[in-house]
Amino acid sequence: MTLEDLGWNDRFAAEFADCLQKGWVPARLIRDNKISYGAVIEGGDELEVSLGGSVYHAAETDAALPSVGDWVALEMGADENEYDAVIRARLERQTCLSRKAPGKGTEEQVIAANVDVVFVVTDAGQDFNERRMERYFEVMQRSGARSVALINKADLHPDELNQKAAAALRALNPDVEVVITSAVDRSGVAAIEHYLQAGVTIALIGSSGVGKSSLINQLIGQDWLWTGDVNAVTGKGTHTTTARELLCLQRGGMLIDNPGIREVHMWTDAKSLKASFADFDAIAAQCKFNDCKHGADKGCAVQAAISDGRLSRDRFINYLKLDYELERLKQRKKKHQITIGRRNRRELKSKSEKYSKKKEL
Ligand SMILES: Nc1nc2c(ncn2[C@@H]2O[C@H](COP(=O)(O)OP(=O)(O)OP(=O)(O)O)[C@@H](O)[C@H]2O)c(=O)[nH]1
Ligand SMILES: [Zn+2]
Repeated sequence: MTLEDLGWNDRFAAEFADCLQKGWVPARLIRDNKISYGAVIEGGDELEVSLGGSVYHAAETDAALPSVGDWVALEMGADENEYDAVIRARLERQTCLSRKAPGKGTEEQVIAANVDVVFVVTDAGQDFNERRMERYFEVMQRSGARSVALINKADLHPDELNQKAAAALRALNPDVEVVITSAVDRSGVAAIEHYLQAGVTIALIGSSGVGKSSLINQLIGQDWLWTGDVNAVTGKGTHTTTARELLCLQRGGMLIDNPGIREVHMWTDAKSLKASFADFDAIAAQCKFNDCKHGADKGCAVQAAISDGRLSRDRFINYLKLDYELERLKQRKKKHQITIGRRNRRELKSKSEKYSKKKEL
């Protein structure tokens, strides 16, 4: 595996010139263990590396600390006791998928660095919501990555409806490419693979249940290509507790799939869920009591609006479901953590199997 296979390019190389003089080695971060990082170097070996003090202290915000997807400069053998190498510098991010932390306007939370193409998955049916897609587009375009929208589950809807949804998204944002896909008949996989060339890093975001996992499973198949098994050689890093977040795919290209990416929809959805009831909030603000339950309460503006037809009863019922929907989003988060944990155990198992095979030889 060459550096180019991992996403290295001329711009990174130019920036790395000084580091090269110091004898440092370029590496891409593939997992964040909190106290250490997993990094891949030329050839595909994985190392467990620690963060150099000067990089840590130079970081003015959390967002400036190395993240999964970042390119870093490693000083090899600097830490004899525990890790193979120490991160001495982080190269400038060419793209950065991030969210603003809730509440604080300026604090940035980095989800993944150096993603080349971000796919947002939706469908022409239940999930389709232009306001929600606007929020996704905002996140994607802020990242600097190429933005592609996938209208998935095409097999479930008439072609007309799929085309109509595609046209609506193109009208919403002409910079976003739109592709109609299906994870079931695999037309979706071909569309994604078109973008997934060697050295290209992708990520999939989108609401719960739109088919992200199905598309990813089609891409990675049963098991993905392990970039290296240094653990079998050095025995180091076997206490790794988090899953690999950057996967190198057998067919070339890489996929970043981590809890942050799995959560993008939760804040996007929560925001758009709330926003879609802005008119309701305006009416409820007229209620006589602040804690009005909008039932039999006296002076309820909502009930008044329902009875004179300004507000539909369906919409009212949907509003009452809002809290439930937001709670459901939270539950999803738990489910994803379990999924990541399961993938991690599978990875460890595969590694130990490889290790024992080597021992036998
Ligand atoms: N008919 C049809 N069903 C699909 C397609 N893609 C996914 N599904 C189904 O939709 C359901 C949800 O798919 P997932 O891949 O789990 O969706 P997800 O986006 O990963 O959902 P979360 O894990 O909750 O974020 C599953 O039952 C899939 O089998 C598709 O293209 N066509
Ligand atoms: Zn009320």
